[in-house]
Amino acid sequence: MHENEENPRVAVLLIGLDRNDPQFDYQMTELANLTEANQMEVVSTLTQKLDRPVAATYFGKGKVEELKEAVAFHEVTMVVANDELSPSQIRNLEAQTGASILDRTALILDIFASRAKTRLAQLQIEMAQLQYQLPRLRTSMNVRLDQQTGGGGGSFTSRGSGETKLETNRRLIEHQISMIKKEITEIEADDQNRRKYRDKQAIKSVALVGYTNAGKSTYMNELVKRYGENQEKTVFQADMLFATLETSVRKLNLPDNQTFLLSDTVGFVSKLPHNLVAAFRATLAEAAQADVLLQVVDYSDPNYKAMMDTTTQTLKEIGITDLPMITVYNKADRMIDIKYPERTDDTLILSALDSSSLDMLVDTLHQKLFADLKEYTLLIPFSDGQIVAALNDDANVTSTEYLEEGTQMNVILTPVEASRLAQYIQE
Ligand SMILES: Nc1nc2c(ncn2[C@@H]2O[C@H](COP(=O)(O)OP(=O)(O)OP(=O)(O)O)[C@@H](O)[C@H]2O)c(=O)[nH]1
Ligand SMILES: [Mg+2]
Repeated sequence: MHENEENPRVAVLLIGLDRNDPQFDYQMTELANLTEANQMEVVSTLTQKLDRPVAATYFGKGKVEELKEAVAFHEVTMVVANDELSPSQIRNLEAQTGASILDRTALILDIFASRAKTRLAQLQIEMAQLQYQLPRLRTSMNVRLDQQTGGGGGSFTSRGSGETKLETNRRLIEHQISMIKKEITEIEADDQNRRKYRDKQAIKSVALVGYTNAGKSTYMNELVKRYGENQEKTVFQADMLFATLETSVRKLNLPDNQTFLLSDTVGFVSKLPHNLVAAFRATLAEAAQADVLLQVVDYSDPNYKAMMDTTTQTLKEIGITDLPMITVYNKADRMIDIKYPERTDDTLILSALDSSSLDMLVDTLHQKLFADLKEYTLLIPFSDGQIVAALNDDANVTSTEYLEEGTQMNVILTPVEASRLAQYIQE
């Protein structure tokens, strides 16, 4: 990306606390990448080894002094911290250094805000931003808010009027949050109806998950181009962090007429802000409902292991733990001495740019979703009549018998379906 004359990159200083976390270096690299993704340029980095942040100022006293000097020396107006800071830490650091302080959470929120394209994504991010601002009204964030809401500038005539303004701003934000929540609920209800309809059709679904920039959308597009119901319906893919913020679902028809849905969604990053995860929970629900997760990993990145941990961690946070997973070690074409495509069970080494890699991926998905069909005998208690109805609608039922304990059915199921119905299966 080229620098825009009218929109020069803001020079920033990075700060971080090294708490003896083995992932610290990786997190600082990640922070630098995030900063650059937000049109900023890192001019220097300051770190301190400490067990925990100093409550008032994040860094210790001497380090804050050093930071102040660095701010003056590099003539920067903004400092970016690797952690989420408390409102008072931001206030104190701003007062002592003269720079505005942006913490990791606010940085990620800014990037998301600039990338959001759909109404739902915009609302989700706006809500997360407002929730983040609420306790921070006395920091430099306040100035931005005043500009947004047309509130008066800072006057210190009386403490009383300041408190009132704070209270007004707070109520204004709370009101905005509740309006946004309402609109989000309406959009989501609509999405859920669509999902329910799909469930009824019992179409298998696969969700792409993984760290940002791993290649998820690239796989989505390659598969849509090959098998998409509508081959033009590709999604945005780009070499940038958080290219994708909305969930897209596409229906794919394989050559043997088997059909499944593939969903592509927002990528992960370590320490993804909690309120952002919460805001995206519904978007990510698509992944939670999948039969199989397809994790894409940028194998060519030296930090790929940490990125996989981040993915596992984030999935856990949104409540996705037990889904079958296929892992794709991607971008093998960028590596020397790595043979691809390669497969060991559910683990693949591939390149999204290589057509034999795509063949192997499709074979693996096909096996996982549709192979190993088996006939099972299910005994379903009368109290679970809806299961019987659903099986009659969607599944391949070979016989039905009404016993005293419930309905006994012989049904042909995939392993995935069988695991869902495990409680009814007779030995
Ligand atoms: N060399 C190489 N580049 C790849 C491969 N797969 C994807 N890329 C590139 O990696 C970049 C990121 O790809 P995307 O598909 O947008 O990544 P993503 O996982 O969807 O990223 P987010 O939406 O940000 O989470 C793009 O520039 C792709 O062209 C691959 O196998 N080899
Ligand atoms: Mg993407």
